[in-house]
Amino acid sequence: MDFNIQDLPLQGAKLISPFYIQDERGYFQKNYEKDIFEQWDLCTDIYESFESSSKCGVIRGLHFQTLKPQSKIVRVIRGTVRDVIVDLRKDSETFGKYIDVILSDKNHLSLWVPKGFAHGFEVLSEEAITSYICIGKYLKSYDSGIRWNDKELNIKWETKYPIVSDRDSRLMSFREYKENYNESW
Ligand SMILES: Cc1cn([C@H]2C[C@H](O)[C@@H](COP(=O)(O)OP(=O)(O)O[C@H]3O[C@@H](C)C(=O)[C@@H](O)[C@H]3O)O2)c(=O)[nH]c1=O
Repeated sequence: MDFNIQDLPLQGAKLISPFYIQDERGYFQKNYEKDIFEQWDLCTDIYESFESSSKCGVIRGLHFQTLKPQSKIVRVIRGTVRDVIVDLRKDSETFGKYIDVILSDKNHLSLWVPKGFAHGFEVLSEEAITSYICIGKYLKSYDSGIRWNDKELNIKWETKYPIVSDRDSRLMSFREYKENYNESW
């Protein structure tokens, strides 16, 4: 079974093209195979999996966990999102840089979001269902993030007037992150 896994410009992040075939019945897609992920040095100690549905114009994020950070495999079951990850590793050459990737039910791609990254997305279709496989346990009191519209990060969102949760609109700035957090990822 063929997976295609490629490195992205931020070290550790990967774009995954899963095994996908269509026939007269519909499609078959395999998103995860332990051996293949391990061959790529992707830790496969999966702890939880969940999904969310979002309306057009929703922005979620940019989230990360301060203690015992999670790695995540993110994909879109329905619709289209622009997915964004930001490098929060202070010792990284690309600290503070971001990349964006279109994930959709047409391209079937998954994004490997390593520990040490903040993650978020904007919804470009009428609805989007986003699916996550998480390596590491969700710890509610350490669930944190950086504001989607942080001036310094300067992420180019397509959505002009996004729908954002109260929590997300009160997240810290990148500057506050730099001043207050010394995570070793
Ligand atoms: C993320 C998460 C949330 N929850 C709870 C907390 C809250 O009551 C409810 C909804 O949580 P949120 O509003 O944080 O959901 P949401 O804004 O969709 O959070 C997600 O955003 C994207 C960008 C990610 O990267 C995910 O890892 C996750 O942080 O679900 C869990 O129980 N387990 C989880 O793993």
